[in-house]
Amino acid sequence: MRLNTRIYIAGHRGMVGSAIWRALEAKGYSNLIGRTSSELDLRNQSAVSDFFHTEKPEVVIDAAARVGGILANNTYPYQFLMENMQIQNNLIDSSLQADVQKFIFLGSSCIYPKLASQPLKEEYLLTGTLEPTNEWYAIAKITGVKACEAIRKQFGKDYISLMPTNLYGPFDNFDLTTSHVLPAMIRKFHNAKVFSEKSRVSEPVELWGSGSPMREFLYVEDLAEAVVFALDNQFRDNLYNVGTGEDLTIRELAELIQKIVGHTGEIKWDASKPDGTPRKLMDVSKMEQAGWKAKTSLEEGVRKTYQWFLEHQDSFKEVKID
Ligand SMILES: NC(=O)c1ccc[n+]([C@@H]2O[C@H](COP(=O)([O-])OP(=O)(O)OC[C@H]3O[C@@H](n4cnc5c(N)ncnc54)[C@H](OP(=O)(O)O)[C@@H]3O)[C@@H](O)[C@H]2O)c1
Ligand SMILES: C[C@@H]1O[C@H](OP(=O)(O)OP(=O)(O)OC[C@H]2O[C@@H](n3cnc4c(=O)[nH]c(N)nc43)[C@H](O)[C@@H]2O)[C@@H](O)[C@H](O)[C@@H]1O
Repeated sequence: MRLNTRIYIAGHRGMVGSAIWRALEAKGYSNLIGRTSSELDLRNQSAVSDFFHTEKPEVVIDAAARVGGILANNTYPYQFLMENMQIQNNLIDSSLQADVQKFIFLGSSCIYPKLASQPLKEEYLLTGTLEPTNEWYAIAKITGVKACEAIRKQFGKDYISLMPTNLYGPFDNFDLTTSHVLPAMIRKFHNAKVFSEKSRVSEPVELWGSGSPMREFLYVEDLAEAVVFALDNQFRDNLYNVGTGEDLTIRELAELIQKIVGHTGEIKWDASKPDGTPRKLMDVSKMEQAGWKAKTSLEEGVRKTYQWFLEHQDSFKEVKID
């Protein structure tokens, strides 16, 4: 890919989009385009179409979405279904109309059936029913994968879908009601540690569910490298999993983060909150055969993310869904 290719990163201020922006800048890409949601609401079809006519991107990376953890997904099914379909439909169709040659769509491991064999292979898509806490989001993402596949099949363009596992890292959402588990744990253990040190009374941490589900976590800067790799290479197929190929229980994750943060109190489990899918370990062999592999260990990634949290915690805002 030429270093002056006009690359539009939708969602360039989010955790994933900002990591992709930094990775592309570091490689010398000099013609990056970004718009915030207040500058360009991607749910607005005519505004998106006008933007494509004016800016004429040659490549589009779709990292814009309505994103949240298990509780947000379960509480706001309509927004997770409808906003994601609106955003991706406008981006994908405008790209096709504007003759964008390469499009990278980002989905999520929750597109696979809840009880599929593990590890999850790309061909398991649409072979069973989805996990109910996030089926709305998953259905939107599946339509995005299929739209890119249809364009590839019908028009022969290089439109591909990458399915990342659960991600974490700098610029994650640390809001305790809408976030994913890893940033929530960092914030909860840190706050309890600070409170215990001040009050000299051991403060417990309350986590959700049973702690028994298993999850796989990928450091977002590794995902950004995978996206750059996908830009620089032409893939044979339309759908590729992106992960580490390793998982652990939520309880083990809690113990790891508790150790890194330095909290020594009790962990309580709130059984009134959902567990979600029991396991969603990615089979990452297809991406590895293409030539890409994750580099950052979970412990190293959590240490870096905790350091980032310490440096930025004063600027966190509440992330509301309305
Ligand atoms: N986080 C994960 O664990 C995870 C796992 C697998 C896949 N992914 C995928 O990665 C992508 C990015 O996720 P993320 O974690 O980076 O989410 P994020 O931090 O919440 O960022 C989402 C971005 O989308 C933009 N956006 C949302 N609604 C918009 C709208 N109506 N118009 C314009 N822009 C809009 C936001 O723009 P503003 O900031 O300008 O409002 C924001 O930059 C998503 O496709 C997601 O499915 C994430
Ligand atoms: C990557 C995303 O993953 C999401 O699923 P999913 O891994 O269950 O989402 P998470 O919110 O990361 O939760 C993962 C697991 O951690 C448990 N958990 C424990 N304590 C907490 C906590 O304080 N906060 C949170 N958030 N969880 C917690 C939660 O019950 C669940 O079993 C999907 O809903 C999305 O659609 C998307 O696919």
